[in-house]
Amino acid sequence: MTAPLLKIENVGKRFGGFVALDNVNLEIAPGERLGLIGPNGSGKSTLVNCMSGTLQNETGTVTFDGKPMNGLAPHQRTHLGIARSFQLPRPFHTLTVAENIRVPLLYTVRLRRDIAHTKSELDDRCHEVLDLVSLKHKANRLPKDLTQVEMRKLELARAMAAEPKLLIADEAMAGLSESEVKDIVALLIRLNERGITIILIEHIMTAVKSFSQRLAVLVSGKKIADGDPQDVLSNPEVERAYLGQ
Ligand SMILES: Nc1ncnc2c1ncn2[C@@H]1O[C@H](COP(=O)(O)OP(=O)(O)OP(=O)(O)O)[C@@H](O)[C@H]1O
Repeated sequence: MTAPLLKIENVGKRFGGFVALDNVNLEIAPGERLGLIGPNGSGKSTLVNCMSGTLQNETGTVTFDGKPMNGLAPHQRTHLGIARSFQLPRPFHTLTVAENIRVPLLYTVRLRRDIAHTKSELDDRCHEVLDLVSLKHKANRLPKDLTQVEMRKLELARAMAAEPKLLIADEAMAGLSESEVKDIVALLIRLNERGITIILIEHIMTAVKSFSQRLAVLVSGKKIADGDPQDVLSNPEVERAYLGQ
């Protein structure tokens, strides 16, 4: 069996006396598309924060690509291949769309001490990322000139500029129309086809269903189901806890 790209073992996290994550175990294989769902406040963001290093888990271990992540800061994990897009896009508002991608690209290149990248190679890579997310025509515009769906694409492009092995997409579709949701799902599937493993945290069930090859469900900080999406969604415990809310 292929070694997992990400392995979460017995991860626990409390905020004061409140247990946000209770002994969570989760594995994701290289190249997989995992949907992570659960009611509001069930611990999804806390779990991905423990993966990306925004939070440190108090118990258990996070292993990525065979390396222990405990104690590593977010930028160290980004360097090793974990990228994250945020629910609320955080572009540099005074930089153009292309420059917004060039910044994380430069950062990645510098971290990897990849001196082989010339300016024109960086420009090429920037255009490649813009092309991938269909934002080439907006390269020289400011973020304020983007529509909501284009802003989400820019957020994903900025995460992609770090050349990740694992992309964690945290509610990349909230507030979008049905056709825009389809557009973002198609984009995520294209990224996955390029070999990127993706974890999608999402409340929009049509998106979750069309994206996920596997579904994991968190309720009150505990994983209550993990497996084939259809099986998981018809699991009575999941229906009760999640869909019936
Ligand atoms: N920094 C914090 N301090 C205190 N409590 C927190 C903190 N972060 C999260 N929590 C609490 O931990 C629980 C899990 O929150 P989390 O954001 O992980 O849930 P979620 O499943 O991502 O929810 P949503 O779907 O609404 O984004 C919630 O009850 C939340 O209020």
